[in-house]
Amino acid sequence: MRGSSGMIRGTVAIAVEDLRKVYHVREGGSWRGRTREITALDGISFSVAAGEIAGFIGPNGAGKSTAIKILSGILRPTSGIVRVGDLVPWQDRRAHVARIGVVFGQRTQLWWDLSVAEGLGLLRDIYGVDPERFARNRARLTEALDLGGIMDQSVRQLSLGQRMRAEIAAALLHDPEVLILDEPTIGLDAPSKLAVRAFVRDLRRERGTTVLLTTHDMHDIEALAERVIVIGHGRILTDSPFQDLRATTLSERILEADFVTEPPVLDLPHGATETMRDGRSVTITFDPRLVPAQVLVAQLSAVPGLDDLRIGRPAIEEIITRFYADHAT
Ligand SMILES: Nc1ncnc2c1ncn2[C@@H]1O[C@H](COP(=O)(O)OP(=O)(O)OP(=O)(O)O)[C@@H](O)[C@H]1O
Repeated sequence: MRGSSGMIRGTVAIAVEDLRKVYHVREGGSWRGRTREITALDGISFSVAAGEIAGFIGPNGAGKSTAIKILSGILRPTSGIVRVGDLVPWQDRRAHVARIGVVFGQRTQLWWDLSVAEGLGLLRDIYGVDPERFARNRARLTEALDLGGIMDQSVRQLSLGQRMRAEIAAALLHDPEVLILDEPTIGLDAPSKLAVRAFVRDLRRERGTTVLLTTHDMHDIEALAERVIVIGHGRILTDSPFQDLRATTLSERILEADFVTEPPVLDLPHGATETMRDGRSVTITFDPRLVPAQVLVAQLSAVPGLDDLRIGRPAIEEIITRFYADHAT
């Protein structure tokens, strides 16, 4: 299957092999002081297939931004191989930027004092997008991202959610084959997050765009990524389908019990553990293969003062937090 960008689905869009980046920082910031090495990327390898949405996640300081900057052509690695399509980002910069779109949630690629329309016009000139394609894409993106009402507003005046929609349009004006999203939903309210996720899903479906997504919001990952690359301390911790990551705790259930007064000490059966106690609420984690839910419910119902019971699965945030903790060195 071929996306409109021409990249054939199933081929490799992003290939990274044994990528290393070592920063040299002066101790104490002085010019004379000794330098210290910080290994931000310690030999990472992964690939992303054309048309795939891959989540790229990891705790603070893991090396994600460093990798994204190298993939965007902004930063040169210490060693290793990177190809986006058939280009080496930092060597073939001009051709590379014409083929990728990058959205940094924390920075703008538009101009604060220009209107959105003026900013998009400038990017058309910078990318050399031909007028017909520009008009077509601008119209399509204006509709899909609901930009009609803000085209003439200066970027400075936009709300965060409005600005993010404008940023996404700016990154896609030139029909890039690969879209790199770095924290695209950071600081957005719930409806804006949903709108960004829906747009990215449609983009991939309709145009076959390859997406590499960095985020700390696990709902972004859950909504979008079919594959998750987890990085920690500059190394790949896991690279697996999202479902596999989830399956590691699939059998686990959470029971929350609220009491009308402070709950007594609970004598729980094997397979059930009290994981939190907060005032009148107790959280119990259990494996239903060892303790059927109804056994626990029956036991808790017999405890005086029980007010409410809820059973659910662990939230995706919890799964990832535990995964990070298990791999911390
Ligand atoms: N310009 C720089 N000079 C020196 N060290 C740097 C530089 N940029 C990043 N680092 C260091 O490299 C390591 C990886 O940082 P990086 O910003 O890539 O992580 P990250 O995964 O993006 O983190 P976060 O989730 O907090 O954004 C950190 O130890 C960081 O302090």
